[in-house]
Amino acid sequence: MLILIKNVYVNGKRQDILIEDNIIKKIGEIKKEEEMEIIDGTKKIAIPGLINTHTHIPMTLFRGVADDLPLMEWLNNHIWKMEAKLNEEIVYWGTLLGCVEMIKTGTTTFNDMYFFLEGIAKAVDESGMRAVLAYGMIDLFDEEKREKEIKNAEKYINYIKDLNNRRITPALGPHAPYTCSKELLLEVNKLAKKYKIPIHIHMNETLDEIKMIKEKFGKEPFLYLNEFGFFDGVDVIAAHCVHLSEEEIKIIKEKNISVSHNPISNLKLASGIAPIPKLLNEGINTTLGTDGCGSNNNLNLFEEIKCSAILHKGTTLDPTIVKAEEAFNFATKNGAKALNVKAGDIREGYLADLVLINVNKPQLRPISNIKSHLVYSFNGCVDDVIIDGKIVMREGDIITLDEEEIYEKAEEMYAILSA
Ligand SMILES: O=c1[nH]cnc2c1ncn2[C@@H]1O[C@H](CO)[C@@H](O)[C@H]1O
Ligand SMILES: [Zn+2]
Repeated sequence: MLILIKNVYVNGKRQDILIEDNIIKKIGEIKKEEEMEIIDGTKKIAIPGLINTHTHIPMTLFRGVADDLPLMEWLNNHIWKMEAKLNEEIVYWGTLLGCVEMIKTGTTTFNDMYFFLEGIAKAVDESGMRAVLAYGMIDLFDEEKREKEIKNAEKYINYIKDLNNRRITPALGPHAPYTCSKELLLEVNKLAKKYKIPIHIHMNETLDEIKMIKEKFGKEPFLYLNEFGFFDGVDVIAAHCVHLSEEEIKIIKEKNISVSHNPISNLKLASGIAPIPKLLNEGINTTLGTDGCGSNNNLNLFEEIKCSAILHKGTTLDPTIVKAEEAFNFATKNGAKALNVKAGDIREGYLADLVLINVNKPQLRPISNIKSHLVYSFNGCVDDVIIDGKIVMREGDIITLDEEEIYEKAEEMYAILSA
């Protein structure tokens, strides 16, 4: 299968892009050939598909149900109660709804932590998206639960591996240090090494949880986990990292941990603002996540790009902090590095995960500075999406999914959850 995107604005100039199978084969001037599917790029710009490094995709169904609450109240009194009603079918439709939203806003890969992974994987497979899926482990310091969670996690790793789908890979998802015991976290480290897969965990989201950990274990979360070797020999994506001591930042740097910055979720839950300028100073790999729709309330990564670019200017009173290109890299190159996928850039030999945007939109005119427009002005409404070399959306129409059916089913599933 060959796709030729003709005369598109990419990497600063008008060129053609040839896709063979799931790889960007060539960029430059390329002659049309009969067997090629041609996409006219004349009115379009091509960008790498965006990478969302922290979400809980089926939570699309919780959009708007528990707004304006702090994290612990939000989780304990609302979200966890509704989550008790979940099943594979609900999760499947919730995931499809999330896939529609992500595709339409230019995200091609996401890093997820949730439950009922059969339902999530089935939806991701059908959507054509790329995803790293982790089962969210929570033992609440109970031995019996711990054993169950470890079994579940390993079962799901094997389940995902056995799907043999190059777009869907497993990860380990211990929820957080305040919900997972040391014994569970040590087992997670072992499993990550055994299967050579990353660990995806919530870290230092709120002051409350840090206080809890300090009272219980006498140390800040990163120090506590580091002491028993949790970060050793494994790839870790730490979501949030809102409140960090200097010593904790040192550990993040030393252990090569990737940070998933979720500015909108952190603002909405009033958790705080992550010290991104400090992390960048240390050369820490900073990526972007939306978190789930219960706390965001959408999956539009363009909003996170803009928010991350302006937020830290406001807190530091320095307009040179997080420049447009840097914020865009959070959602592309840096995300790819965190998830170890050869994507996030439009380069020969890279995965063909790319997005086309028609420039006939008011927010993109005049075409004076496209890089700036994409960060500070664009609303995320993209036109064509190619993932793993397959056309998933063409001129705004998702080819892989039945949108109408998904909207109807989302209402049905929400009725079950809210009954
Ligand atoms: O921002 C958050 N902080 C902590 N937990 C969260 C957040 N967003 C979602 N979940 C919860 O994480 C579990 C998935 O493993 C789910 O229970 C989900 O509701
Ligand atoms: Zn989360």
